[in-house]
Amino acid sequence: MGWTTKARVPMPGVLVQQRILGCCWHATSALSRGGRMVVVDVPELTVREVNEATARFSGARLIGEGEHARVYRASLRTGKAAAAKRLVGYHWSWPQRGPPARVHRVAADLRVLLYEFADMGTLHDALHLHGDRPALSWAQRVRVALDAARGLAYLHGFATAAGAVHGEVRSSKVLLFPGFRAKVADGHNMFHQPDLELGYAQVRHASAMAYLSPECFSTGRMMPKSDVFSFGLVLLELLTGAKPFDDTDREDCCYLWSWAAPFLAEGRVEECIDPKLGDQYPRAGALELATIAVQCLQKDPTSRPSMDTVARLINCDIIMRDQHGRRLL
Ligand SMILES: Nc1ncnc2c1ncn2[C@@H]1O[C@H](COP(=O)(O)OP(=O)(O)OP(=O)(O)O)[C@@H](O)[C@H]1O
Repeated sequence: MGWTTKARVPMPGVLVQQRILGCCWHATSALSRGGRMVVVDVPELTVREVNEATARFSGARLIGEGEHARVYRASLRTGKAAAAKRLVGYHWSWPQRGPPARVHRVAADLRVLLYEFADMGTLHDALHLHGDRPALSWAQRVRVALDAARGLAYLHGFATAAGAVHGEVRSSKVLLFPGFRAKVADGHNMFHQPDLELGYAQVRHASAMAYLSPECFSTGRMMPKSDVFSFGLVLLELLTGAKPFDDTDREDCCYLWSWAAPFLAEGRVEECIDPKLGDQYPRAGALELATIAVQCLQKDPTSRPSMDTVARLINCDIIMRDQHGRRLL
């Protein structure tokens, strides 16, 4: 069984699911209403082929696990790798209206999203799982920040047509590809319907809660500016190398924003920069990026810039130059 669906031609910065097997996903068609999206047919893939590509979702193919899904490496017949995200025990908490509500009405055992395979994993792992991989350089951090900002700006660009909001912006949703190109994946709340309470109820673990904006806590509502707040935390993560919420020392749970705010307010960026960068970063560029993060993290959503503005602010000459004045990207 496979649904004939369409996929957007991937634009740098956004990763969208190509197909759900076993349930019908309406995001693609709804998002295409904006008229700014190119829609293409993707090759039909049957459940049998997906089973074959993942060795029947064998443990050996498991590459990651989230709250709602297990992710497997799939080898397609074309020779390409894909990430097959199998939804497990997932209860769609969409309200019974609007396009996503249709998902409720389709019963199926196998619900799989196929994604382009992110060869270099997630930004979260690149920043926080050390192992023997080298720390991200300043240039790589800037590349990732710009791509992710552009991806979200692109998504928000549909706000007037279909009302797109990601709703789960965090470093584990930023996937990395060769050359440290980044794409923002997932986005369970692709439809922004201003009066609906979305997202907050879906986010249960503390590390994900740390990315939520104040208005999400107070109203449970998601809006594009809530994504901007979450993105501000991703920027802080890139700058400091620290997690938005770290309870390693449970006595003294640390919220990154509360810790970094006093330094950033006084322009003391060097006191909170990721020590793994050593002195291999431009102070002026880091300060500029920190200033953008602070703007994103404003308590009042109306004081935050739009994602489009954030992307343009990042792409400025100060940030695009290294400590020797050489162009980074
Ligand atoms: N397209 C992909 N390519 C390669 N690896 C992926 C891809 N998508 C997800 N993964 C891996 O699978 C893991 C789990 O992904 P998932 O999106 O389910 O989790 P999460 O963001 O950690 O959790 P949750 O959304 O449940 O809070 C990721 O941390 C990543 O390591």
